[in-house]
Amino acid sequence: MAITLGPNQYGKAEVRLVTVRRDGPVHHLKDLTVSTSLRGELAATHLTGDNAGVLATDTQKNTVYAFAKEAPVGEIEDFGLRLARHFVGTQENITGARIKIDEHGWDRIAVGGSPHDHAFSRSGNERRTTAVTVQGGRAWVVSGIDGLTLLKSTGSEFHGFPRDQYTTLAETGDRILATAVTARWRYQGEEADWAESHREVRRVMLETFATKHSLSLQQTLYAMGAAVLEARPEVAEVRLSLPNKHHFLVDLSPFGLKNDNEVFYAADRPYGLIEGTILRDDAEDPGPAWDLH
Ligand SMILES: O=c1[nH]c(=O)c2[nH]c(=O)[nH]c2[nH]1
Repeated sequence: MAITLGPNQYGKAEVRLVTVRRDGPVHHLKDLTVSTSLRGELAATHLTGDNAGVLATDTQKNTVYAFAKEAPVGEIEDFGLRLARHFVGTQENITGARIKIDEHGWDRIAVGGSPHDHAFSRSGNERRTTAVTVQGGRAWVVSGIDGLTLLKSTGSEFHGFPRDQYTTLAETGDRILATAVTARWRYQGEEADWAESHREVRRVMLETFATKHSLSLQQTLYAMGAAVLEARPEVAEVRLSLPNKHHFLVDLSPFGLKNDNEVFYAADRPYGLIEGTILRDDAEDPGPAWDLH
């Protein structure tokens, strides 16, 4: 029996970085969680403990902070590309780098109806994300959204499913449909207007969720992804993970009351989990964009 080292990567996970841009009385915040991950000729450290080719994860963390000072962070995709190219370009044995960044939003506090210069409130649970991979002279960018919670109070049905001896679920022609979107979309090239693209992908997904009459969350998932691919030529592929946040009608009959689709119990678990990929048939090969995520 021979034992060998398989795929491996290492880096600093979840570096918390907050920057304040102070080019006047109006301050601009960026709140990021950055994870670095390097790949390459790393057999020596695993097999013998020789660390000559191991750029310390502490150094990787410091690089994130230094880069945030040396030039404006800008869009998370650009910041990720800069870091990934730096690690691959400066370390002889490092052949691949993946930088994952989550951006946490802050809204300006409204004071007397006007946005304040330097006071903010966290804008909920939604995060903008990116994972940038640089390898073999190329870069792949996968951006996304986490924690975008959506609900529609009608325009959703679920019926026609098989009934066996274990089925109790009632068919419904009018139910609440709610989910928390995890979306990832892969860009075709290495350049795009990242901010505009993110804004538009988000808008298209939200509008489709709102307006598409749903016969299943699966149908809604496909429609959301397909609408993104139709609207955004820079996007090659969309992956969606949609928990079905069930809202069950409460039985009010013990109290002599009729429930006309108005009173619900929002269950938190278990939940259905509907996941899928929506692709262009002419999209280029994803390379390492999706592997070892
Ligand atoms: O949209 C749905 N898809 C399902 O697969 C499913 N299964 C279930 O119990 N409820 C639902 N709803």
